[in-house]
Amino acid sequence: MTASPTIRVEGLTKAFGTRVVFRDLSFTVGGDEIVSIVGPSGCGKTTLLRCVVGLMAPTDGAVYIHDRRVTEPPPGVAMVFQNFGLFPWKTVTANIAYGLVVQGVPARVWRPKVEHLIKLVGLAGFEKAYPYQLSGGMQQRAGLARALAIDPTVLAMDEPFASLDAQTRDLLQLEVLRIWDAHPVATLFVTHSIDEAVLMGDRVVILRGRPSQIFDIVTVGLPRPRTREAVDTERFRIVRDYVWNAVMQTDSPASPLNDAAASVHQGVASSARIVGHETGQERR
Ligand SMILES: Nc1ncnc2c1ncn2[C@@H]1O[C@H](COP(=O)(O)OP(=O)(O)OP(=O)(O)O)[C@@H](O)[C@H]1O
Repeated sequence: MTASPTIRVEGLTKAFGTRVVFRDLSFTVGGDEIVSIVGPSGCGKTTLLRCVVGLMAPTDGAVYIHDRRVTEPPPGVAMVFQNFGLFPWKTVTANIAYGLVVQGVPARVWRPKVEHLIKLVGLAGFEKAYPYQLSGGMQQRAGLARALAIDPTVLAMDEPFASLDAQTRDLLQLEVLRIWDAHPVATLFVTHSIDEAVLMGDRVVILRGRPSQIFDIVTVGLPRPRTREAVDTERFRIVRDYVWNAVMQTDSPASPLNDAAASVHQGVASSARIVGHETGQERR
């Protein structure tokens, strides 16, 4: 029997006043899946994420996490933001421990856990530093460790690498993949970068139009654990080019992209067969 998906988004619509940002979005995220969300600037990616984690109420439709309708942030949901979201007056240790402390977890329990996470994200030696004493990449490592501290079953990442330089971004993508591959959790990953969406994701949800709707959901079909080598594969290029064209074009769904879509969707089946993994089937 297939377990039900951790996140179910059903017919989600959000309007601000008379302006409908997105309409009738439906998709799922499995417990061992990263689903990337891409779309043009202003299409509602952040708004969608906020609705999913219960920080904002949708206008219509519903989100279910572990089969419970989301009306407020549920336990076990952690967010990682573009601007790191750290408390400037707290040390690295105190920032990472924050979620556990507010849950009433005693120091003897949280301390070894936080020490472990600090090592895991590569911040050993910076336990007592304040955010202003850290580089952007180090602040995001702390933000990530803080999210992981609560043992989340859902991770919502909103442009987590957007304010980092290219090199740090590359490095952190791989670090997050390494950590995630060791402990997969249902992850929604919003990004402007199509390469990043494909590198990180098991599937990519493409938003398009005004109001935005789901244009397509592409199965990436690259094996896990995912490494930098993934970007040098033919499959990566096919999916990346398809997603790029889908985001950049403003055609209706009945467009020349349909040929490319056939190749992407067909490619999943054949690449899964060739390399003998079942990503396409299992992770849906
Ligand atoms: N609280 C709000 N009140 C009114 N309008 C809002 C609010 N939040 C977002 N919007 C509007 O909703 C639309 C979508 O915004 P959102 O930030 O979700 O898009 P996005 O796809 O994440 O954008 P970007 O890629 O530029 O980060 C924008 O037009 C934005 O101005």
